Amino acid sequence: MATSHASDRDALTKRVLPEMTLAQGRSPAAEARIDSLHPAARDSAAGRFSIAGNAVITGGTGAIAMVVARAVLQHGASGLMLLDLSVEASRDAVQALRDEFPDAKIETREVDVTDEEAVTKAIDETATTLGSVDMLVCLAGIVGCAHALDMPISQWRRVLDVNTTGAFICARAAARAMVSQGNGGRIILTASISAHRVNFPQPQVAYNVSKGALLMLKSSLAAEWARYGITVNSISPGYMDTVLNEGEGLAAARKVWNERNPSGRMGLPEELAGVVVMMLSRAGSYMNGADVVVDGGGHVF
Ligand SMILES: NC(=O)c1ccc[n+]([C@@H]2O[C@H](COP(=O)([O-])OP(=O)(O)OC[C@H]3O[C@@H](n4cnc5c(N)ncnc54)[C@H](O)[C@@H]3O)[C@@H](O)[C@H]2O)c1
Ligand SMILES: OC[C@@H](O)C(O)[C@H](O)CO
Repeated sequence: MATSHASDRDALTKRVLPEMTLAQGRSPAAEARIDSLHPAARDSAAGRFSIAGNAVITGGTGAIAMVVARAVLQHGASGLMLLDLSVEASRDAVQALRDEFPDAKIETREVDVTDEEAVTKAIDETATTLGSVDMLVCLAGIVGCAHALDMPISQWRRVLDVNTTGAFICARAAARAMVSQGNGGRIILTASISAHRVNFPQPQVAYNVSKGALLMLKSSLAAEWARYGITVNSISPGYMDTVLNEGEGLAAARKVWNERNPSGRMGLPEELAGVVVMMLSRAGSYMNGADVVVDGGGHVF
């Protein structure tokens, strides 16, 4: 019976995913790559958190992204492709990164993550300009506060389009490159504490739904792409002290957030960067389909 179930399962898998077999469930090439890129990882503390290869970061000139970019370079990434709607205002900050990491290739492209054609072009250019696409960190996101009874449907659509569909478009484009390279890869989606509980006091139904959906996107892609040696995880930040939380109506809300948080304060982008580094490094090689909440304990009550 067990054999019959196994062959039924294989037949089903082949029908649904013709290019795969369950026997392939792991990617020896990807495992070999992890070890060859991190030869000292099993024996040294520093090697364990070293990062190898090139990373694409969406929302790449945003507040959290710039801190994450620096951390990824500090831990050894050889190249970065920063994608954002506009990169002009961040020209000096990007140049400062180039000055600090002269051996790294750091590129920027103006791309809307909802534009599949533009995203695919940017991923292709990453492969040609930097040499490979090894990691993707999806940080592009927008927020909007509106009561559900009043919110224009256009706002609902745009928030889900950028935060959820945009992340899928970018993850799929990067994964296609990773699969064709045959070396595996790492993908991180940025959900939020808003994916786990309803924000208070600001009404943000579209944002909450868009981030909640990312948790299932992360799990679904982790399940589908593990066989290619690609891991897909997410981070769920709590309230971070960035411009995203300076919008209309949010200044007053900060007081409430801090009063409800056991740590009594908002977080800093630096306090997220270490988790991203871990997920991209040798230390995170068996972490797949996971979500890490970084919110000072805000979710516990
Ligand atoms: N700041 C927080 O408290 C917090 C908490 C939880 C989750 N997050 C998430 O973290 C991510 C980064 O947030 P942040 O605080 O750095 O905000 P931020 O506004 O500084 O960065 C977001 C970046 O995304 C870019 N972006 C927006 N729409 C885009 C699009 N269509 N295409 C490409 N780029 C686009 C913006 O230009 C911006 O640079 C977001 O996804 C956000 O939802 C933030
Ligand atoms: O956890 C909260 C964040 O996702 C976000 O910064 C907030 O909801 C924006 O108001």
